Amino acid sequence: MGEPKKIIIDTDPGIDDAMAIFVALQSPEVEVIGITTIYGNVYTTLATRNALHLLEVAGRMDIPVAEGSHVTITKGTKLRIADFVHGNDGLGNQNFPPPVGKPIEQSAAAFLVQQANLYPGKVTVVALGPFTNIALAIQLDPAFAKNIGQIVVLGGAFAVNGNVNPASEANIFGDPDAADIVFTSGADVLAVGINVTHQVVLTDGDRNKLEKSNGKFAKYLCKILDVYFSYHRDAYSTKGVYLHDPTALLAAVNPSLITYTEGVVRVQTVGITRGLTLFYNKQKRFGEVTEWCDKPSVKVAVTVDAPSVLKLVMERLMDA
Ligand SMILES: O=c1[nH]cnc2c1ncn2[C@@H]1O[C@H](CO)[C@@H](O)[C@H]1O
Repeated sequence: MGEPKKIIIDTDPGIDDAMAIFVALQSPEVEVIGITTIYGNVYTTLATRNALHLLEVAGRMDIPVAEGSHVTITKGTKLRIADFVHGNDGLGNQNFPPPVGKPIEQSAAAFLVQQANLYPGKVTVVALGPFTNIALAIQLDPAFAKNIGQIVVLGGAFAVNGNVNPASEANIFGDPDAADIVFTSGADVLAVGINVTHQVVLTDGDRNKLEKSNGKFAKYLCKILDVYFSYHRDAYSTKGVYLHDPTALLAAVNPSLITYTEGVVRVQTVGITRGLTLFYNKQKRFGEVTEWCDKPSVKVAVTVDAPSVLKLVMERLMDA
C-alpha cells in the first residue's frame, strides 16, 4: 500500500456521520487531515462541538476542526435541521459533556483552500452535509476545483424519490445553490446518492453484534443508535438503518466498492422540485441549447457492493 490518501471530512454530526468519522479513523488507507463542520443534522455550532467531542472519544485531538458556514451560500438563514433523525443534540440525546478542544481560527472554506494548495491533487474532501463550505471554497479560490484531488459527496437522489420530499435528498435540499456550484465546478466530483446508500442497511442483528463487541467505537455507537433506529422504524417501517455517510466515506477510501456513470448534474434551486438532482447522460445530442450544455461531467454512483461495505463498517468499528 502506498501513502495513505489525505482526506478532509466535511460533516454535520449526526449519528451516521459519527459512524463515518470512526470508520475513517480506523481505515489505514486514509489519513484524516481535518474535519470541517456544517449545518444539516444539527446547526453548525453544535456540529463543531460534536466533531470535537467525537475526536476526543477517539483520542484524536491532533486532528484540526475548522468551523463552517452558519448560513447557505445565498446567505439564507432558514435552515432545515434534521434533529428528528438524530436527536436534539445530533448524537442520540445522550447529553455528552462539552468537548475540551476548540476549533482552529480558520474557517472551513479557508482551511479547504489552504490544504488543497498545500497538497495539489492529493486531498479528497468527503462531504457528508450540505455543500456550502465546498461552494465557498470554490468561490474563494478559482483554482480550488483544480487543486482539490476529489470531492466525494453524499447527496442526491438519482432517478429515485428524495428523503425530504419526493424531489429532494436532505444534503442537496439544505443548500441547492451550493450543490449546483459544486456539481458544475469542473472538480473531480463523485456523488453517492440515496439511490445507492439505501442499499446499505445495518440491521438489528448487526447492532447486537456491535453491542456484544469490546470495540470502543462499537460500544459508543450503540449508545447513540436508538434514536436513528426509531426514526427509520417510523419513517420507513424498516428494522434497520441506512448507512448513508459510512457508504460515501468508504467509496472515497476504496472506489472499487462502487460503480459509477459519468454525465452532467444540475440542481433545481426553486419551486416544488427545489433540491432535485437531474443527471444528463450525454447519450443524446439535443437540438436545443440546454442548461446542461458546456458543463463538466461528474461521476454518479450507480451500484454498491453492500455486503462488503457493511462488513468493513462492522470490522472497523469493532476492532478498536
Ligand atoms: O428523512 C430524512 N430527513 C433529513 N435528513 C435525513 C433523513 N434521513 C436521513 N437523513 C440524513 O441526511 C443524509 C442522507 O440524506 C444522512 O446524513 C442522514 O443522516
